[in-house]
Parts: sequence; C-alpha cells; structure tokens
Amino acid sequence: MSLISALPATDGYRKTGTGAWSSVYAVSELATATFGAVGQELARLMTALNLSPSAPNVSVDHRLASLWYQYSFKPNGWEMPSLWDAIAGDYQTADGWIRLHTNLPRHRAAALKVLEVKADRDAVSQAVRRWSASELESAIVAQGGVSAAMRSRAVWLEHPQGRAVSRDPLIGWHSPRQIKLRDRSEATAERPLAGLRVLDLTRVLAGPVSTRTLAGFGADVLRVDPPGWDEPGVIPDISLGKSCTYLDLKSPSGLEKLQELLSQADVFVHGYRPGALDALGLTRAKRDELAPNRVEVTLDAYGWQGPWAARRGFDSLVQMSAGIADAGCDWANADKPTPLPVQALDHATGYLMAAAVLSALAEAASGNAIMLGQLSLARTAELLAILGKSDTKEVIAGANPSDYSQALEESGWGSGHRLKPALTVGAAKMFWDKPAPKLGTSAPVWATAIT
Ligand SMILES: CC(C)(COP(=O)(O)OP(=O)(O)OC[C@H]1O[C@@H](n2cnc3c(N)ncnc32)[C@H](O)[C@@H]1OP(=O)(O)O)[C@@H](O)C(=O)NCCC(=O)NCCSC(=O)C(=O)O
Repeated sequence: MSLISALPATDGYRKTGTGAWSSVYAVSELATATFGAVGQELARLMTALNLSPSAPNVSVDHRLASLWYQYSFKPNGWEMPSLWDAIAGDYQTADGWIRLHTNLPRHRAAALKVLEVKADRDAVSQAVRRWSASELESAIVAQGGVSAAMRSRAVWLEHPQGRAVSRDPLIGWHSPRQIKLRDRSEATAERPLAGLRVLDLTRVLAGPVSTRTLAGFGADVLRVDPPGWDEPGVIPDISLGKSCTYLDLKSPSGLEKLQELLSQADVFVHGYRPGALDALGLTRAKRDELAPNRVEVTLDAYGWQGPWAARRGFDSLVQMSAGIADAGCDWANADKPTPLPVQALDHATGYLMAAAVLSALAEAASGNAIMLGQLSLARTAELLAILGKSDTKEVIAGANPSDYSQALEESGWGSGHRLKPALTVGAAKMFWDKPAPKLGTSAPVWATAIT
C-alpha cells in the first residue's frame, strides 16, 4: 500500500463501452485510465474503512468517461453561456502563433494594455502581428496577464520549464505526517464519502472536476470564491453536487470564517499558484495549525519547480506551451494551432486530484502516514504525450441523447440532462445529491452537522 503515483494497470478495473475522441493523443484512453484511478483509490478506501466485505470491483464506461471530459450537462431549451470572451483565442504573430486567455477582466486588461488596443478582435489581431510570439507572451505575463506562444514538443522539452516539468512526478507527495481521520458514521458501501467535508478553493475546470467527483460519492463539498467571481461558461457543468459560497479572504471576517471552515474540513483542495495562499495569510504553518488532520491536494498550471512555477495558466495555454497544439496541427495537416478535442489536461488533472485525495484517505484509514499532494496541468500533458492510443476506428464525436440520464436536473440556470455516470465502485454509483447551483448561493457553512 502506498500513495498513488501513476495510472492504474488496465487489468485493475473492468472497461465497458467503445470508441475514442479523434485526436493526435490518447485522450479517450487517458479519460478511462483517470476514472480507473479514482475507482481504484475509492475501492482501497472502502476496504480500509471496512465498508465492503471484499475488495469492490471497479467498472469504467469508456465512452461515458470520454464524454465526461467534455460537457456533462445538456440544457433543456436554453443555451449555456459561452466559455470564451470575445477576444480570447489564437493569433498569428510575426513569427508564429500565440493564444490570449482573456476571460477574466484583469487578464483581458493586461493583454490590451500591452497591445495598446481596445477590446476589438481585428485591432488585437493587427497589433499581435507586430510582435514575436515569445516577446508578447513575456510582456503579457509581466503585466499580470496570461498567454502562451505555440511551441513544438521538441522546443518545449528543451525549454527550461519543459525540462523542469519533466523532473516533476505525476503526483508530487511531500511533507509526510500522521493524521487521524474523523469518524463518519454516515459512510456506507453505497455512499462511501458521505459526511466527508471537502473545502474547495479551486476555479474553472481542473480543481472543480476533482471536487465534483468526490461529491459524486457523497462528499459534502463547499466551494469558496471571491465575492462576485463567476465562470458562467463552466459552472453549470462543474458545480454539480456542491454548495458554493463567497468569502472575501482579504477582509478579517472573511479570512476568519475561512479558517473556521478549514478547521472543520477533512479535505482541502486548492488551485492557488505557489505562494498565492500564503499571501492571503493561509501559510502551510497556519493550515497545519488549523487543520492538522486534513488531507490536502493542490494543482498549479506549469509545475512546481522551474522559472514558470508561479505562472498563471489554463489548459488551453499549457496545450500551446507543451507542444500539444503544434503536434495537433501536424497530425490534422492544419495551418493553425490544433488543440485537443476536449480540455483533457484539466479533466485528467481533476480526476487524478480526486484519486490523490482518496489515496491519502485510504492510507490514513490504514494507519499509514500521508503527504500533501501536488499536481500540475503541464505534468499531466507529459503523461498524455507518452500514453499509447488504441487502434479503434470508432470515433466519439459527442454525446447522443441515450448518453444522458432521463431525469431532469434543475440547475441554478435552468433544467437540463446530465450525462450518465461513467464509474461504479462495488455498490457505490456516482450520483449527486444536489443539482448544480450558481456560485455564491450558499451560506459559508457545511451541509453536514458539526458536532
Ligand atoms: C486560475 C488562475 C489563472 C487565476 O489567476 P488570478 O485570478 O490572476 O490568480 P491569483 O491567484 O493571482 O488571484 C488574483 C487575486 O485575487 C485574490 N483572491 C483570490 N481569492 C480570493 C478571495 N476569496 N477573496 C479575496 N481575494 C482573493 C488573490 O489573493 C490575488 O490578489 P492580488 O495578488 O492582490 O491581486 C491562477 O490562480 C492559476 O494559475 N492557478 C493554478 C492553475 C489553475 O487552477 N488554473 C485554472 C484551472 S485550469 C482550467 O480550468 C482551464 O484551463 O480552464
């Protein structure tokens, strides 16, 4: 027994369903393997907690796992808001391509300030052509924005950050310590994570996928965002099963409330860049003092060592940096960056984070020491780059009506249908006790009683 460090062997779980996303890389294989990792670690936890008389069987539906890497929610007669703002996207520079990520107002302002133009796509396009890709990337990042030049795999593997990422483990574990898990009388073979309090300080897709997964097996997930924060293009998809609250961590009362919630949490998952939590007063020492028995797993964009370790980033940018969009371009014989058909780095990192949480819980339940877990989108890209593709000819192009549950889910935006679950672990099926709410709609309290 030890903490998870790699994808599970394919004979460790049963696979049903067929097909694959059409892609230069093994996206569907990654989807199934990361669901398998969650299943394997949940099975270990259930065994360690004596929730199951024998080791539970893990079953992954390969088609549904692939589809969960896209959108899981189909609105019923209304449109999901766009994920992207009007100027986000790929632009040609004087010497190549760059992607601007401008969904957050301060990131958009940083890019426009450097380019000295208004938020108009044509004006941005003309201005970008006057720059070299790497100089513009550096200038936008220096301004507090986010962007990524398109690099080939060969260039990335020789880049100082590419080299640093290749030295990171897939899941970095550090700072061993012994913890005592809180008894959860609510936990059963059907709902093994019932009563587990998960404090979620993650945003957009990767981290939120991990906590959605834990909620799918009964965990009480409380997500905390800065007041007014919104991500309308993804929230209906990933707030499923969670409570979502706003807390201003720069105010004394907000920070105090967060500290109280942390002291009551069993699991802390966050997606703040290295140093960002410390700047808010939540240093490691403080977290250890408040919640010595917590499991903690975190992600960043570009890895945990190297010159870009603290760089802001998103899946689509890491795909540009790490050579994925360039490899896709060659593979598709295209004349522009060709990303993966889904945001696979986000989703894979999210499921691996959930597996890491479960792994630490299983170790602790067996009386073993645990560690803090660190993952990154860039390291997940390296995992994808070496994963073998199956030779299936059956292309998954998107979800069919039969891939969705019949039941209507009343999300905070309107009703819709959710994809059928892709993972079963013994008697535990993935389902969510609550529909997807809007951000900031709950009080900053746990749904489970504090005794
Ligand atoms: C997600 C981010 C790009 C968001 O970028 P930023 O908003 O610019 O991040 P910062 O952490 O610097 O936060 C900006 C400021 O908000 C402050 N801040 C943050 N949270 C709070 C709360 N709750 N209350 C008050 N203030 C807050 C923080 O201290 C900073 O203050 P000042 O310092 O005073 O300004 C980054 O956090 C990041 O790279 N995270 C790691 C990777 C990641 O999770 N990526 C998204 C998932 S990937 C994905 O889903 C995708 O590809 O899409």
